[in-house]
Amino acid sequence: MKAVVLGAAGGIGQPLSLLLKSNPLVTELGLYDIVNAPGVAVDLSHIATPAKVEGYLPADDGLKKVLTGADVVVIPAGIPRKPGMTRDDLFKINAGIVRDLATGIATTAPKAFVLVISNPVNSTVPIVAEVFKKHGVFDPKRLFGVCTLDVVRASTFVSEILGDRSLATSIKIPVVGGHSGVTIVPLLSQSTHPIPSSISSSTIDTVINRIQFGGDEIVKAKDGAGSATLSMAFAGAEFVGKVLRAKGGEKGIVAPTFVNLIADAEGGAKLKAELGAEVEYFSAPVELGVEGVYKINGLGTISDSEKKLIQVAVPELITNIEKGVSFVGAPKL
Ligand SMILES: NC(=O)c1ccc[n+]([C@@H]2O[C@H](COP(=O)([O-])OP(=O)(O)OC[C@H]3O[C@@H](n4cnc5c(N)ncnc54)[C@H](O)[C@@H]3O)[C@@H](O)[C@H]2O)c1
Ligand SMILES: O=C(O)C[C@H](O)C(=O)O
Repeated sequence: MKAVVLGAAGGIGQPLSLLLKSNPLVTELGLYDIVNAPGVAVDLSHIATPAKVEGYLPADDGLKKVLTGADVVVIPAGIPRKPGMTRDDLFKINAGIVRDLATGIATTAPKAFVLVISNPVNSTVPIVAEVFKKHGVFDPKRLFGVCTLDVVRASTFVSEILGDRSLATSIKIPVVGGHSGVTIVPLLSQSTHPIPSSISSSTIDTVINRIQFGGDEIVKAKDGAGSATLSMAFAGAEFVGKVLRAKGGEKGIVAPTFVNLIADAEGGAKLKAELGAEVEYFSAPVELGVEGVYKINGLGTISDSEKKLIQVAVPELITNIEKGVSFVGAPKL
C-alpha cells in the first residue's frame, strides 16, 4: 500500500515517516513538504525495509506526483503552537494549508483515506470534507481526524496513577469528543483496568485535566520550539497501522477517531441521540474496515461526571466544526 505524508520534513513528519518506513504493510512511501522532503526521502531510503521512498517539493507538480496512487494520505503539515496559544489560534494559517492540500487530494487521489493531524483538528477535518464536497468526491468513511495521542496519553498517565508503568502498553481508555482542551473527554469509567476506589476523586480529576491539556505540557516544556512531535509520530504511526491493517481485510480493529457521523448512518444517529445534540463530527470508538469507517460505536455506559464533561465539550465542538465548514463555504450535502 502507498502511504503519503504531507508535511513530511517537519517535527512530526520526519519521525512519522521513519515509523511508516518500518511498517511492513507500507510498500511505497511518498513524502511531500515545501522544504527538504527529497532529502528526508533519500535518508529513509537507505533503511533496509522493502518500502520504496520518494520525496517531492511543490515545484514540477510535486503534490500531484506524490499523491498519484496513494492509498492513505496523512497530513501533519502546518504550524505548531507556541506558549500562550490555543489550537484555534493556528486556524488562520493551517486552515489554508489544509484546504490547499485537500484540493490536491480531491483531484489526484479522491479514493485515498485521509488522516488529518494538522491542528485545530476539530476544524481542519471539516475543511477537508467541505473541499471534497466541492469536488463531488466526499466519502465520510474515508476521512479521519487523528486523536490517537489523547488515547496514548490516557494510557500513560493512568498507568502512572495506578502506580504501574508497565500497564501503559496494555491499558486502554476510550477518549471521545474532539482534539482540544475541554472537547477531549477521557472515559476513565471504561478503563480496561478498573480504577480502584482507593484512588481519590481529586487524583482522578487531575488526571482527566492532564489528558485534556497534555499538549500544553509539551508546548510549555519546548518553550517556543513547537509542540508534541515524537509522541505524536508514535501515536500517528499506531493509527495509520490500524487503518492499513483494516484496509487489508483484518476485522475487529477499533480506534477512537474524529469522523463525520454520517460515515455510519445508524451508529452516528445513535451516538447523536446519546449526546442529545446535532453534532456533525465527533471522535468516537470506530470499527475500521476495508472501506474505512465500518461502524461508529456509541459511548456505552458512562458516569455522571463524564456526562457533564460531554455537555461542556459539545457546544465548543460545534463552534469549531462550524468554523471549518464556513471557511470553505461549500453547500451542504
Ligand atoms: N492531532 C494531534 O494530536 C497533533 C499532535 C501534535 C501536533 N499536531 C499538529 O501538527 C501540525 C504539525 O506540527 P509539527 O510539530 O510537525 O510542525 P513543524 O513546523 O515541525 O512541521 C510542519 C511541516 O509542515 C510543512 N508545511 C507547511 N506548509 C506546508 C504545505 N503547504 N504543504 C506541505 N507541507 C507544508 C512545513 O514545511 C513543516 O516541515 C501542527 O499543526 C500541530 O499543531 C497535531
Ligand atoms: O498541543 C498541541 O498543540 C499539539 C497537539 O495537539 C497535542 O495534543 O499535543
